[in-house]
Amino acid sequence: MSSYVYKTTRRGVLLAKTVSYQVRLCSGNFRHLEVLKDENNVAIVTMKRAPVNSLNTELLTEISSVLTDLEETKCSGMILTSFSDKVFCSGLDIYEIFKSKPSAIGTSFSTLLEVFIKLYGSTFPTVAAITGHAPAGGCVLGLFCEYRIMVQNFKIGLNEDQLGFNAPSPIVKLMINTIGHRNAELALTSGRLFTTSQALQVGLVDEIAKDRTEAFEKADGFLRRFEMIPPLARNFTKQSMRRALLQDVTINREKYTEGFVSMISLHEVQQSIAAYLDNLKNKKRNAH
Ligand SMILES: CCCC/C=C/CC(=O)SCCNC(=O)CCNC(=O)[C@H](O)C(C)(C)COP(=O)(O)OP(=O)(O)OC[C@H]1O[C@@H](n2cnc3c(N)ncnc32)[C@H](O)[C@@H]1OP(=O)(O)O
Repeated sequence: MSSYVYKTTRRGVLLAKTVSYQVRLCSGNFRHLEVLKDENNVAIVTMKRAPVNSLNTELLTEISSVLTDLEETKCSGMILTSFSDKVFCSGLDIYEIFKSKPSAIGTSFSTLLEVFIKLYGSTFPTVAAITGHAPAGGCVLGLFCEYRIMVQNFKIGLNEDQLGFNAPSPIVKLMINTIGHRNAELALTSGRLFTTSQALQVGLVDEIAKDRTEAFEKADGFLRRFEMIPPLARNFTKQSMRRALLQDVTINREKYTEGFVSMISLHEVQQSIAAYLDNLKNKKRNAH
């Protein structure tokens, strides 16, 4: 097999050109994910929905089922990353929320909340190796993890306001918990996308890496911090810090989904999304 495989070792992370005998594939048959585990039961979950890892219901469902699998197999840590050296994740698949049936919008958003509950509430430590741009839902995926390492010269943030709608309240809370109320308000109201170094300054990411390999070394370093910490204690602390938000999302998932569907279905919002898509296409055309 010629695809790259990242093998974590006690000395760091090696980028190997071939599949190592010490790395095994996680059970499950995924179309948009590659899941590898090393000898220490650390999972590397790579999103590979070309071209930009937009989160459609299928990809979100796969992430959700991997998270269940990792809990059941008592995974000792997880690195979430992308196959791409340009885009970590481009957010929700816009075509699932643009001119779509309310039921399709609802399924997509509800599955995102399912991933919220499982990833944000995971018992094992989680780190995002953000190897490219991470707008909107892409940033959200990173925020669900405990730690974010981002490769330099990309953009990250919650730009929903640019598309004409607002980030739902649990996502706003997550952003406030991460960068503080003032910074979150300024960023959210303007739909701001931060460069990697601005994101570090404001605390949206925890470390910068010069490239993918360094991002993996740093991700491995983060996971190794917990080698000497009893997992039970670590998990109790994590759950106690995350309980309020987790309970809110778990109890009110349906309500948040209905709210999201109503907002996205508004004529004005659909018009804004159409204009945003036009803009995206024009940018692409002008770049060529
Ligand atoms: C906080 C609330 C949580 C829930 C709500 C979330 C809402 C969302 O997540 S809505 C999605 C918001 N996403 C964006 O605003 C990102 C839009 N995309 C980009 O800015 C760029 O595509 C990129 C920076 C991610 C990548 O740029 P690059 O130059 O490499 O590629 P492009 O030529 O722009 O795109 C390639 C291809 O992919 C299509 N595409 C891009 N993003 C999405 C997307 N989110 N959903 C579906 N499709 C997407 C893009 O249209 C291109 O398609 P074509 O090749 O057919 O033109």
